[in-house]
Amino acid sequence: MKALQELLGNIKTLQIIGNNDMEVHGLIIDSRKAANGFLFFAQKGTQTDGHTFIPQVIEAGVKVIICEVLPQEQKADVTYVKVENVAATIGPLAAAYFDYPSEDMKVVGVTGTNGKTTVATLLYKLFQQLGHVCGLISTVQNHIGDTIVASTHTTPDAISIQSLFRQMADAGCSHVFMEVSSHAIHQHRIGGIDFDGGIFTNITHDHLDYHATFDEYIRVKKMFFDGLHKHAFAITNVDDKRGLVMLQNTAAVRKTYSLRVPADYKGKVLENDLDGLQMNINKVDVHFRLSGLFNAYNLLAVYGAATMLGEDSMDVLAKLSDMRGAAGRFDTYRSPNERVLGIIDYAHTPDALLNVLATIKQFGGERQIITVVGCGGDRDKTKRPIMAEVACEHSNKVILTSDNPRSEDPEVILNEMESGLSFAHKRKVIRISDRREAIKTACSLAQEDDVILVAGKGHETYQEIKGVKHHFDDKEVLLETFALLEK
Ligand SMILES: CC(=O)N[C@H]1[C@@H](OP(=O)(O)OP(=O)(O)OC[C@H]2O[C@@H](n3ccc(=O)[nH]c3=O)[C@H](O)[C@@H]2O)O[C@H](CO)[C@@H](O)[C@@H]1O[C@H](C)C(=O)N[C@@H](C)C(=O)N[C@H](CCC(=O)O)C(=O)O
Ligand SMILES: Nc1ncnc2c1ncn2[C@@H]1O[C@H](COP(=O)(O)OP(=O)(O)OP(=O)(O)O)[C@@H](O)[C@H]1O
Ligand SMILES: N[C@H](CCC[C@H](N)C(=O)O)C(=O)O
Ligand SMILES: [Mg+2]
Repeated sequence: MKALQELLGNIKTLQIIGNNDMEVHGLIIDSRKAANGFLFFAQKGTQTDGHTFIPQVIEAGVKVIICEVLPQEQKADVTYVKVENVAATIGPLAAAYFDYPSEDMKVVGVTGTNGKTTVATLLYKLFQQLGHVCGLISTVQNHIGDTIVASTHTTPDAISIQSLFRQMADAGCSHVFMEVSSHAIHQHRIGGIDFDGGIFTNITHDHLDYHATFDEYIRVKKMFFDGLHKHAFAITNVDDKRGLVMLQNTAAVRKTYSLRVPADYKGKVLENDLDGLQMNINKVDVHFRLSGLFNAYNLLAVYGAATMLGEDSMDVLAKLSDMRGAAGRFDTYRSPNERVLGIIDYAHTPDALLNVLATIKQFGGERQIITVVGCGGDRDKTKRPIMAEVACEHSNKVILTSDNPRSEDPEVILNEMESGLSFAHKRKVIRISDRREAIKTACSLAQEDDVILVAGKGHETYQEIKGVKHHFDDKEVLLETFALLEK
């Protein structure tokens, strides 16, 4: 409970109608969660306008409305606060409601197209092992110390973030590692957070359904760094073409990492195979259990952030050396008789798919690669033909299948994936929209020593079809089929 006056203290208001000397019992952005004494943010969204729910929430007992347009009809016992941008007020107001929890912890945000979950999760695990109690906000799950809280988004809405932060601070967390998605930056979900550091992984094709152009996607990502304070650090991957651009206007202390050019955190890959990476980082040789060049970048980002947070570099490398990555990221499984290698990976962008396939190819031998891949429904359609092209270019056989078709017809998604393929590539393709059948077929086709890559769903345990999430787990299906075929 908090006094409304206090909550409005750091908000720029245009007009207040009604009494601002009252207690607020809770904050909501969703009318369906309305309760007595609550404050409702009426925000315009991509599907609907929160303003239309104002009468409903008042009926349910809401006493404060934050809005951009004042309703014509106003109730005497309700306070209406008009602001210029509702979405931008949610974070700061929620931070005040929960007593500014991020100020009591070191908060580091990770942004970029790929690698956010991996970097944030490695940082969380590393700092827990170094003896700190930590929080994690990620696509796979959120953590309050050792307690797991189910995740709904890569970066939740601003009220959920501040509420999670409060629980983390109360549980004694000293550090929080969180993913910062481009949707979250654009929708002000990270407003009101006192960041101590920011990390940029990379930027490649994704989310053009939402951001419309690649330039706009870059601009939005950069806004995160533009917003950092001068007491924070900003670490960037200078091997990415946009790495330096990201930090162009930041007030934060700038640091760089690279595998190619001189940088604050300089890495060199000495060996890269299924057992892991042998690297030299700032002149120290270390072996890691994570494989793939992309993980060499993730490890450098983690190393940089950990040292910027004051940890001893040798302790950091020693602990990182033994660590596994996040669930569903390059998880390898051998069939019972070791005939075939299965890899479950969350690659759902052209670049991620390319990196994973390049990594598998690099492990060499005469291995045939069979890739099972789909593209999400109601998401960026332009990546569909590119992902199919990448899969065909770098695999011997490709099974195109469904990956959360959502409201779309799976066959239409497959048509779009197939649309740009050359005749030679089409000959490598089999279309099986049922993902279970697709994985089974890949397993039946696999010969001794072949590799099956099942891409796109990683840790996900559902297939979302027409608004319903049906249980589906790539790992479960892969292991079941392996067991059946090699009984
Ligand atoms: C496209 C997008 O980002 N949508 C997010 C956005 O919803 P929206 O703008 O469409 O909202 P809307 O449905 O138009 O509703 C407008 C307002 O009315 C409210 N409302 C709506 C209906 C109702 O009955 N009552 C009510 O009060 C809503 O709570 C909202 O405040 O704001 C909502 C509240 O924060 C989010 O839950 C929702 O995430 C949807 C479910 C989603 O799928 N988002 C994905 C694309 C996303 O955010 N992904 C990124 C990761 C991307 C990456 O891989 O990098 C993420 O951070 O998870
Ligand atoms: N640094 C990297 N560069 C390129 N690809 C990567 C990198 N790290 C991981 N990947 C690939 O991208 C996939 C997703 O990785 P991860 O979950 O860490 O990314 P993310 O940014 O959190 O994704 P999301 O946007 O869905 O939250 C991995 O399964 C792997 O295929
Ligand atoms: N965070 C990503 C997840 C994509 C995962 C893939 N399985 C899909 O459903 O498209 C997004 O919202 O685009
Ligand atoms: Mg993620």
